Amino acid sequence: MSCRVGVAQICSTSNIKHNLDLCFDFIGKALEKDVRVLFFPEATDYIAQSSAESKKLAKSTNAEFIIPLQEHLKKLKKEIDVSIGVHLPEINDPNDRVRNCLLYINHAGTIMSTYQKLHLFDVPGSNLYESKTVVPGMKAPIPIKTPIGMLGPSICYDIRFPEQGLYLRSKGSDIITYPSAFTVKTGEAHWEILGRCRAIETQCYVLMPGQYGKHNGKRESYGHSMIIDPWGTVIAEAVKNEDELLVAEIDHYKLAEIRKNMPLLEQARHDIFDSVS
Ligand SMILES: O=C(O)CNC(=O)[C@H](CS)NC(=O)CCC(=O)C(=O)O
Repeated sequence: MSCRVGVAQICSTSNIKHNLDLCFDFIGKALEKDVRVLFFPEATDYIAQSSAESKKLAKSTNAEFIIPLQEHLKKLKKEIDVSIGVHLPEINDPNDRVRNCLLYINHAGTIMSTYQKLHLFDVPGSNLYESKTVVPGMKAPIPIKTPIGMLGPSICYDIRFPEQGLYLRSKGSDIITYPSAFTVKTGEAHWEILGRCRAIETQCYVLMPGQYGKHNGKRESYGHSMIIDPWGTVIAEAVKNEDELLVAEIDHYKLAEIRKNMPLLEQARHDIFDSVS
């Protein structure tokens, strides 16, 4: 059984059809490399110019992006699953906000899990204020069983909250994914360090598919997609600002050895700190 993962670095625009075609290309490329699960960034369906445009586009993602992607996987009849960031409309919201979600779609085109982003990226005093457009999730993430191991879902800004990673590890995750659209400024300062910290403290593989480049006249993302092993080593990395597919093996033997040689979960002082949170 293949335990190979792919991490897609892309640059989504507000053209949903174009973004979908890009996903189909990446799925084809990943199949050539024997990838079992392919990970796409946050907001793969679209990156909008404005809050108003995002609210409008979210109404059509189901029909124009998600269902066609499910159909594509079903028709392919190949052993490849997809983890992908999308927007979904929030039904009956007076402010017409959207949900920022991560879907896990299996090779038969079935949505096996939907995680809704918990921490919203609100930069005080700036035009990056996610909660103007997005409704925060209200449920703890649930790791799911996949052909490559137990997968814990998170999205982008969630990477800054170590408790989410530790929670996912405590619930059995082997792999945590942080699909992202990081800003260039914060990415340069923090992206790699945050990813390596989450990998080291959770002793999980950390998969970081990132949006890169200019999405429109106003938005640009950092890229630098990465795959990090549970020792904290970056084992694959996008070095250029372009479309790229990273590939790596999930080594369950390595995972078990690292956890056996440094049993952090057993040594943690739950007796002291669980009462704090
Ligand atoms: O807007 C969309 O459609 C997709 N969502 C995003 O790009 C989100 C909200 S603006 N970006 C982040 O969370 C960046 C976090 C970040 O850069 C950091 O933590 O430093």
